[in-house]
Amino acid sequence: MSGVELSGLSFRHGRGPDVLDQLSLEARPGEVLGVLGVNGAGKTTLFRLIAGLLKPRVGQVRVGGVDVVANRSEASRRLGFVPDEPLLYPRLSALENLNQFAVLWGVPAAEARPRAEALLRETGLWEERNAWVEGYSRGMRQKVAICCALLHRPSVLVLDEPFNGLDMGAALWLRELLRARASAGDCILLSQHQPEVFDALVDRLAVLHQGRVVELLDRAEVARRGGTGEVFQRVRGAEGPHAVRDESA
Ligand SMILES: Nc1ncnc2c1ncn2[C@@H]1O[C@H](COP(=O)(O)OP(=O)(O)OP(=O)(O)O)[C@@H](O)[C@H]1O
Repeated sequence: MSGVELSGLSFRHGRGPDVLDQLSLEARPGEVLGVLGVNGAGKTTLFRLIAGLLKPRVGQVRVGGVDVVANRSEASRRLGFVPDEPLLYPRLSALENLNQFAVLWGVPAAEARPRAEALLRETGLWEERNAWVEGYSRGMRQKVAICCALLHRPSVLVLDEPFNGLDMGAALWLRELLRARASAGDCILLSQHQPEVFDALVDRLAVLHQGRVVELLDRAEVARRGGTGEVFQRVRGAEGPHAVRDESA
């Protein structure tokens, strides 16, 4: 079983500068890997490349051992992707959205139905399951997007700020679910701006800066540096205008 392997990845939007510059990184089965970086560092771009929504200019993306560019549909079956903004059918209900995703992923209806019901109950959406999602709040749409990503039981989860908009109950549910999935051997790649989420959840932290992974830290190393917030302050310091005081100097 393999997770996510990125090698020599470069990407630019249109004629802009390289957002990712020969980036290499591996997220392993059984771990939650957090990706940290300032706004605009390239996290969403990176996650969209992994999901096959963008194509790298150079380099390779493999999900569950499958090359995403060469075999996108096979890679997609192994991947659950929560984008930065929920991508749903607005004029379908939560239940109908889940049914559509089940068809897309080839989950038989007999299996999809109880899974969808369990997910909608766990996220607190069951009562509203038959209403169009265009009438949902941001947090409710986020819950549906998470349910859609989990429905086909993928071994790799790529989650772009998945906690955004979630109420406390759903946030605690998601946190426990991600830890349990990682313990069961799944590979989880996550971005989120709140340091406490990272401190509670991630096994390793990849720091993205100027298109590359400049630090890859395990929990012990993050703790030694004073937690995720402190690690982030150092990256921000490297940006220049917000420079933080270097106490070791
Ligand atoms: N569609 C686009 N066209 C042109 N440039 C883009 C596009 N999307 C993103 N960019 C640029 O690519 C860079 C990386 O953006 P990206 O959204 O990947 O960053 P991010 O790390 O996810 O930021 P945030 O923390 O704010 O979500 C930024 O400079 C951004 O302006």
